[in-house]
Amino acid sequence: MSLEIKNVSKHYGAVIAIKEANMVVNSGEVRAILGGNGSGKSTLAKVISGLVGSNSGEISFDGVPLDFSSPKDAKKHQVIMTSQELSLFKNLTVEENICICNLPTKNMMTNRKQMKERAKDILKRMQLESLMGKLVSELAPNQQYMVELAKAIVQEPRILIIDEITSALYREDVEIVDEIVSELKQKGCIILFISHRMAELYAMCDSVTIMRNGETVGTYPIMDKTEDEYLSLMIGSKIESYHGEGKHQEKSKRDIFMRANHIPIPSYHTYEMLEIGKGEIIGIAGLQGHGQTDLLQALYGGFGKINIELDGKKVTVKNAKEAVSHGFAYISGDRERDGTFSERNLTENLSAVQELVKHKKIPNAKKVLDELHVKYDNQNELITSLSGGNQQKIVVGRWLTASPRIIFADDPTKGIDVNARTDLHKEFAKIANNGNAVVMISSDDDELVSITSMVKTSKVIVMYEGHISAILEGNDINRENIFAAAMPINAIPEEKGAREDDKR
Ligand SMILES: Nc1ncnc2c1ncn2[C@@H]1O[C@H](COP(=O)(O)OP(=O)(O)OP(=O)(O)O)[C@@H](O)[C@H]1O
Repeated sequence: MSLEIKNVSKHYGAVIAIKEANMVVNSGEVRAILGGNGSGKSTLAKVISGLVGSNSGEISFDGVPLDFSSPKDAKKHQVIMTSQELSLFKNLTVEENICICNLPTKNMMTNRKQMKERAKDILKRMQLESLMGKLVSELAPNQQYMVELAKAIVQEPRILIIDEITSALYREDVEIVDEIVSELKQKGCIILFISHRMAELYAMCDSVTIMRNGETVGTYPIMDKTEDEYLSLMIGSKIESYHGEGKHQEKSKRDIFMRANHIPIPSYHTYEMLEIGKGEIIGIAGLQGHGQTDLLQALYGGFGKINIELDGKKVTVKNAKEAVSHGFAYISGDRERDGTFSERNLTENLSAVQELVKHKKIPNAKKVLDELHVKYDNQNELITSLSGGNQQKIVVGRWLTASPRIIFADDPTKGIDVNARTDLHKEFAKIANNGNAVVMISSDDDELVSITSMVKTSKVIVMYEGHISAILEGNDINRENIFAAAMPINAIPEEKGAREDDKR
């Protein structure tokens, strides 16, 4: 059995999203699709799963042409896609959502007992039984993505497309995805896996197809090339990725920029203290939902007034508006809910902070978009017409234009390709090196190791159960130490998954 894609093209008006894409994927094969932001990966996934029609080309499965006129049609053939665009009904329970595509019935009514059993079975396989009975609206974003995946698995896919959901997941969720992918692979399922995280691709995939500007430029056994070789193929010219391990400056004395002694972490009813130095980058690590997001939000006035010391002066930050007036920036970890204005165009999205604070537009939005390497057609298009990674660049970019003094960023490079991610790290380092500071959560420990090595003063704090369990500096900043502090020996977290009130 194999999936064959022959010369498939798709354009949106003048924008060529995919151009004569070709690939063959065999039964039981996990194929990575790797490419820069806007290179056509999601569009290809949508064409295969019947969400959008192609303009030309052929797709066949096991020699039979697949010509879906709708996702329903694709589902009949067990071609299922899970993506960042959630298809869940927030007011229904987890089990209702999981089974909604194929509700078991008895006497023309939903057989709730059977539905619950079916959902429980898959949730157990995914170590998520604690979600039974909850409404999707009660779940943290990472948990919603796991439910989206459960909904796909329960349909017993023959072709499963996983489009970047792992960027919204935490390390332990990704381990579960890895196990599920292995199980499906054993059963002969074809899996197309889209992610910007190279470590995941090497761990889970057999082969990789590289996309560049809508074209499929090559397919390789995944272990055949290094990360830098793949990066060069994606970009079309030789390039080297940056890794920070062993490159950190020794611990040094820092001038205190901001100090907060009583930071509330509501999810755990705890309090923490933090000192931020001038020119410092602070990485925040830890397993999911251990208070990282609370810490950032609290410093930004998200939980009511907070007393801090800023530049030696006592200051009370009462709310986000005041935080902005002190030069603080907050990049939310939930782009869809708190990041983009979906009904607004690129310029408006980019100007949002400047407009709210200084009541003016960005003078040269085109220049900013180009500096951020946003792939777009025109500035007046809706932000939702951009690929996910390009939307994220705008969400981050709007704060960069506001000359922030301290950036509080919650997983800011989520969905951004490897190359653009390094550019953004350099931008953050430049802001810190100008005497400002960056405090940044990342679900990717490698990212924290890299970015903290780019400035003279940095540290990684690791959170566990609402407390800072370790502060790493200098060359103590490495993956092993972060991992050890995130999961102290003999300590077992109360519940897997984010706390209800730690809305990540
Ligand atoms: N609905 C749409 N309307 C107009 N243009 C679109 C639409 N969807 C995608 N595009 C364009 O098609 C191109 C490919 O987008 P696609 O989402 O497939 O990229 P991607 O490789 O998945 O990117 P990312 O890594 O950022 O998710 C982009 O230039 C994008 O702006």
